[in-house]
Amino acid sequence: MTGVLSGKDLAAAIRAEAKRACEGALVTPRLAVVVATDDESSAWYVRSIAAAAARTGLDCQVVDLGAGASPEEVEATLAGLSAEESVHGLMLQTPLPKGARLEELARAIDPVKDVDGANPLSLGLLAAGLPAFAPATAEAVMALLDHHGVELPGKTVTVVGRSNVVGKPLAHLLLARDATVTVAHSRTADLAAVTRTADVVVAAAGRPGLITAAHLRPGAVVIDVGTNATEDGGLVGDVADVSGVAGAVTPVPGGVGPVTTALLLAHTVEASRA
Ligand SMILES: Nc1nc(=O)c2c([nH]1)NC[C@@H]1CN(c3ccc(C(=O)N[C@@H](CCC(=O)O)C(=O)O)cc3)C=[N+]21
Repeated sequence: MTGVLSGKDLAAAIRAEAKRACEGALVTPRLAVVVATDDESSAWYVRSIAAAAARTGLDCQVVDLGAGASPEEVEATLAGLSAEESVHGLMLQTPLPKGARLEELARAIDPVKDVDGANPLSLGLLAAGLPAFAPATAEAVMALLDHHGVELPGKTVTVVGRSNVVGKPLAHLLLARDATVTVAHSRTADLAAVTRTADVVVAAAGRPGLITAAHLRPGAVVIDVGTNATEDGGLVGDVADVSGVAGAVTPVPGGVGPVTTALLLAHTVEASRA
């Protein structure tokens, strides 16, 4: 029997707590989202952040520079918003214009406002076990594991994917919780051999159907971070059908995604109180 690790109730609980905090706040928390792409899934995410912010009681300011924006323009916009007293949280959407790198541009995000953990300083602080915002997606994985009672100390966890926004920060968060962590990636020689040793597999490679039943030890917990758009406008994860072999798996949609959005708001509330 393979269980389903839904993120919906958890996301609702996180938003409810953020809402209570907003109601008691002297200043309304404000999140600024900078967009420099015409990517459809990014646009969907921005709309869903704005809608969730409105329902929760935060201000959301979307600054759309268009897909043609230069890296210099994006950087100057981030620097300006970082200096803006009314802005508590600041994130830069990906994908970015050609030639631009998130880790480079996000250096212009003040670390105290870096609610999606994109500034490399935030990643360094996180790695050192010092207070910093983790990328909302990486933290959503931890929150889902905790919410569903998955034990981590001494467990083997394989993270598939080594991005600066998911794989790397997540490896540090898991290490801080005493898991034994392996990070696999596109150049890993025998992926199935590495994932089969794991009690928990986190799929964060951005490749639909990459993880199959053959990649899993029976009973393994599987967290699917993939949000891959299909041609017919649907959404699929990085995990194929693993029912019958996995102990439990997060659904897509309805798993990591809604928790990610909720945590971004929670981080902004936290930043507004600092
Ligand atoms: N700097 C940055 N950080 C990000 O975290 C980031 C980004 N840029 N650019 C775009 C992608 C995309 N992304 C999603 C988040 C939630 C859902 C989500 O909640 N999806 C719903 C369903 C959506 C549907 O049904 O179409 C779900 O999984 O239940 C999807 C996609 C974050 N991203």
